Amino acid sequence: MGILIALEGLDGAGKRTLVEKVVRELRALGRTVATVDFPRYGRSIHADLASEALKGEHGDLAASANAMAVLFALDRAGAADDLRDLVAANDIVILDRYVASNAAYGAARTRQGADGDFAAWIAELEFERLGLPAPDLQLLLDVPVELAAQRARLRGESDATRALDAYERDGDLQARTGGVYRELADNSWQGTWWRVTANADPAELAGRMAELS
Ligand SMILES: Nc1ncnc2c1ncn2[C@@H]1O[C@H](COP(=O)(O)OP(=O)(O)OP(=O)(O)O)[C@@H](O)[C@H]1O
Ligand SMILES: Cc1cn([C@H]2C[C@H](O)[C@@H](COP(=O)(O)O)O2)c(=O)[nH]c1=O
Repeated sequence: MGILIALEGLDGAGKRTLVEKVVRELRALGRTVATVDFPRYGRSIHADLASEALKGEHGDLAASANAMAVLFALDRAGAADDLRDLVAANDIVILDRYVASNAAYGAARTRQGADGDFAAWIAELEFERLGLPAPDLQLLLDVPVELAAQRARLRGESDATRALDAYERDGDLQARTGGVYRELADNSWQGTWWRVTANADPAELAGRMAELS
């Protein structure tokens, strides 16, 4: 039985890049590793609807923080059995975004903190009602909001498929989301969190993860 690790952070923080490096290091240490990215674009109607809404489609869908959160939650619910199978078959399963993304962005959108109703509603919806497996560890890739925004912008300029969406264009939302993420980590929301900085050493991080498996 393996462990489930969720990597969290702002748009453009460098989560995907860090996951790739850490996975290489973990495999070099002899660990079996699987990864899943949320939202599951192209594989989940809920993820695709959420993405389209953030690009301006589907009327006023994106105006509702709760409606957007339900779409992201239903995307994950569709992967719950796969997640359990992956954890059974691997030493470590790393998720690029998980339930805390919904708590952080939704709380920030509704101008609440990590201890507010929105984050509590997400925990109840996703872990209790939809039965998603709880992560053994959540990592916050805690980079300055300006750096994350710059990386997201440069990526959008060089890759037309990654043009900035409504959340990425909203600098105030990104700043508030960063604040909620730090509160979630400080409050150990739904379990243990580690904070990882922008210049974290992937080999050192992989070594610490391997010790847990
Ligand atoms: N450590 C780094 N140094 C320099 N550039 C980086 C670093 N990490 C990521 N980047 C660059 O920043 C951009 C965003 O990185 P990445 O796609 O990994 O972020 P992300 O957190 O997964 O983003 P999102 O959540 O928006 O999908 C990419 O163009 C990537 O090449
Ligand atoms: C999984 C998930 C994502 N979000 C937010 C975070 C981003 O701003 C967008 C799209 O995600 P991506 O990683 O940039 O592709 O949606 C969210 O609010 N809730 C979630 O559960």
